[in-house]
Amino acid sequence: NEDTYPYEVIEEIADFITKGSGMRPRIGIICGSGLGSLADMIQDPKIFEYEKIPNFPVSTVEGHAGRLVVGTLEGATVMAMQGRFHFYEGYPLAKCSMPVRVMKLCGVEYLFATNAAGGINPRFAVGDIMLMHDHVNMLGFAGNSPLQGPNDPRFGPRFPALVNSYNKDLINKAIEIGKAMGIESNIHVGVYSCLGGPNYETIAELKALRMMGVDAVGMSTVHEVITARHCDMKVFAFSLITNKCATEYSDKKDEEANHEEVMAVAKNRQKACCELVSRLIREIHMASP
Ligand SMILES: Nc1nc2ncn(CCNC(CO)CO)c2c(=O)[nH]1
Repeated sequence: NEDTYPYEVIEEIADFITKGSGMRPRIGIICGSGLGSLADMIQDPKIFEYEKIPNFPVSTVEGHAGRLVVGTLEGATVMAMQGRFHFYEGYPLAKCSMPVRVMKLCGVEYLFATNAAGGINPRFAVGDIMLMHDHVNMLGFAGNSPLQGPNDPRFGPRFPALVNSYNKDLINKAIEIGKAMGIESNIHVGVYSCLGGPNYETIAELKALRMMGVDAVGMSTVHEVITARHCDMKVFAFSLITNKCATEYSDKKDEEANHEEVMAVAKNRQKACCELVSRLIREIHMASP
């Protein structure tokens, strides 16, 4: 059915992008809510609106543009998704993460996944950046995986291992960059968990997530990372903390998450996020041009 993406369809889309851009991107970027400016940094961009890419899904969320941008950033050839697909839009996880496979067949070796997330760890402040070093795949606990169904070995193994999914070297480089930027007190390393959404969490759910050692919660990224690791990409991912999640019952309204606040925080922290990403891309490119 139209929600599955066999290898040949992915290959066709990748060929469409490669021919249309004339470039072989090495780094893929997925822009989180309000972080579309990461793609605006790309020089000499070739832009592909999702609607114009054959067999590509379309994004329906405010704050997620809906286009692929291919070009150069700090000397490296990159491919960014301005707008991603979410489970809560009614898309199966394989559909949400199929762009990662398109990136792979376009030549991408590194996936930079970014998202806006709620901070559960009480040490996190709004506007902080949490570098992901692991995740809890809540959707997987209920049997949802982007890899469900027949496995095509041309992408990866039937039963992929996911330990060390988040590249330690890139995390350490990002921490050093944070120090050089003078924002080390706003940079954390932690565990992210993805819920289905579109509703935000209840207090009981936030308490449960905290008990599991989850530091930040969102509605994306995990399935994209699983898909990236399945096809052996190196993964770097971070959450911009756009609100502090309540983990105690109280009638304080200000702890309720809302999308406008998510977008507002992302807007005023996009500069730091862009700086972090471009410096890390420069390091990767300089290390092996
Ligand atoms: N408590 C909480 N705070 C958050 N801030 C951003 N997101 C990520 C979800 N973003 C959605 C709606 O804002 C758009 O994809 C979340 C979340 O899922 N939970």
